[in-house]
Amino acid sequence: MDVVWMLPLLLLFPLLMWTSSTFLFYFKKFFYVAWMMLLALLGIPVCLLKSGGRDVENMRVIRAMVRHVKYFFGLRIEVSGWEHLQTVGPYVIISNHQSSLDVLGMMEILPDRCTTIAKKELVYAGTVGLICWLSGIVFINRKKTSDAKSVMADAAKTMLDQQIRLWVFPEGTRNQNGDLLPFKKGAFHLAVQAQVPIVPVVFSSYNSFYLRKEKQFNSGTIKLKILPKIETKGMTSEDVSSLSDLSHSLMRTAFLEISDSVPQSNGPLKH
Ligand SMILES: CCCCCCCCCCCCCC(=O)SCCNC(=O)CCNC(=O)[C@H](O)C(C)(C)COP(=O)(O)OP(=O)(O)OC[C@H]1O[C@@H](n2cnc3c(N)ncnc32)[C@H](O)[C@@H]1OP(=O)(O)O
Ligand SMILES: CCCCCCCC/C=C\CCCCCCCC(=O)OC[C@@H](O)COP(=O)(O)O
Repeated sequence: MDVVWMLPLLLLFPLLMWTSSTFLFYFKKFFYVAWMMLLALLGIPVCLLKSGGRDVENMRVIRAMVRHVKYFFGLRIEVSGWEHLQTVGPYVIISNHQSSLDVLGMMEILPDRCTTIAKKELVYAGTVGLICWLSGIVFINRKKTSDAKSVMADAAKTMLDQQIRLWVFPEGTRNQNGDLLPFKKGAFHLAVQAQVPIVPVVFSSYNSFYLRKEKQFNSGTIKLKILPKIETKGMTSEDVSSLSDLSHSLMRTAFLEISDSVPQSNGPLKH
């Protein structure tokens, strides 16, 4: 072929490659949401038949339905510290929060009778919102601290009355900056009010396979480290700040230890 014809093709090639990985990023994200919506649609009647309404036991349905989703995206989930979840009765799980993909790791280790605290907007997310409501997910209004606090106080009572475990994301929002955000206090007030232990769970950085800004979504490994429980018996609201600081420091150390050192999406690590 004439060299003159080859040149535009050669120039076009990197553009095509770039477009295809960006295209793949959006395609996978779209597929993830659509598949979860479909799973929820199928799960809703199962939940209704099983328990007739809103019940934490419906979390088993979500857990069973979501387990295979990681295979679509070539994601491996390696769990360590299983023994730390073998605690009888209620406890609060706290974990870092990078993306909606966290649901995959969460369903890998979710203990029985464990539901979660979520932003109230999620209840409007179509079939996903409805199945979340059916599974006893506690919705909070992050824009109204007083409302959020009273919902969390009710949750502390419900935890004890109904022997429920609660999973909270103390960063309060998704974060992929290569480090943990400072923790909000709600999870620690919750554990202290209910006088139940805290089990910290750390997801390794997704930056080696998933970069939101750069539109990269490849296959990869998520390491999930379950840390030893932290007792709160005898603690009062005075102890909440030090409890939060201790949890943050333990989780940050674990996060840096299990995460590959890779280029960060939003600048360098903040120390
Ligand atoms: C098949 C289908 C599949 C479906 C998938 C299903 C899975 C779904 C998974 C879904 C995953 C979805 C995941 C998600 O959606 S993540 C987003 C939603 N989750 C959270 O935000 C949880 C973490 N946030 C908190 O805990 C916050 O603290 C809250 C929201 C409670 C308030 O935040 P806010 O920013 O408004 O206030 P502040 O934290 O600055 O606190 C202000 C002051 O109040 C004090 N205070 C705080 N709390 C309490 C309390 N309880 N009792 C007494 N006092 C309390 C606190 O010490 C502070 O005082 P001081 O210390 O400065 O004096
Ligand atoms: C009426 C249709 C609306 C469509 C909305 C689509 C909702 C997503 C649906 C399926 C995705 C799979 C389930 C994911 C559930 C996890 C949700 C999540 O991770 O919420 C983010 C929240 O933690 C923090 O929010 P911000 O980072 O503060 O923002």
